[in-house]
Amino acid sequence: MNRDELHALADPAFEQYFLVSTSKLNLLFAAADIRPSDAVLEVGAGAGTVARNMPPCASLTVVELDTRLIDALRREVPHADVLQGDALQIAQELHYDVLIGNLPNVVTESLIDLLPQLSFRTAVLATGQHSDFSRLPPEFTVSEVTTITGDDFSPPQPSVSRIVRVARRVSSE
Ligand SMILES: C[S@@+](CC[C@H](N)C(=O)[O-])C[C@H]1O[C@@H](n2cnc3c(N)ncnc32)[C@H](O)[C@@H]1O
Repeated sequence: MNRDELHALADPAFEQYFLVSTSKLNLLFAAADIRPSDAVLEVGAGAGTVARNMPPCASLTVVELDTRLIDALRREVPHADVLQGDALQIAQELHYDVLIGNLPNVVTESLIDLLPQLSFRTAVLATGQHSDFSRLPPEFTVSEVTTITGDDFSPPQPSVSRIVRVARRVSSE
């Protein structure tokens, strides 16, 4: 789908801004450090602009709440397992190595609270400007990757988001 088609598909009520910037996608994927043996879960997959560019991995599962986008996701990312439902519920039910998410800010805040209970090595999340990751326990390292805004998305996102990497510290035992 091109920028115009993505724009036409987006529903502002769901905060649907689809990430299309190649340079920002590359930064996101570099931070995610996806290995060929990894199971990857993307939550809030939208129209599949992130998932269809995902580096090689053992399995890819994408979750999207909006039923209107499910056919587009199946078309755009035919090798992925496409699930319709709430990311906060499904992220607790699956096992994966890498978690990627660009959800509405209010949902991301709930996801951050859930992170200690989830099974992942690395998570890369788009968040609001003021998300506070200091509430995570010390087993996690948190680093800022880049910011995304405006024409990084179709339609252009009016606000600025941060892409943040959260990794579980590797035990020295
Ligand atoms: C900002 S868009 C990002 C789409 C895509 N990840 C990208 O970056 O292009 C956020 C997406 O999250 C979806 N969404 C909102 N709440 C959700 C939830 N609770 N569970 C799963 N998806 C949700 C929206 O429908 C929307 O498609």
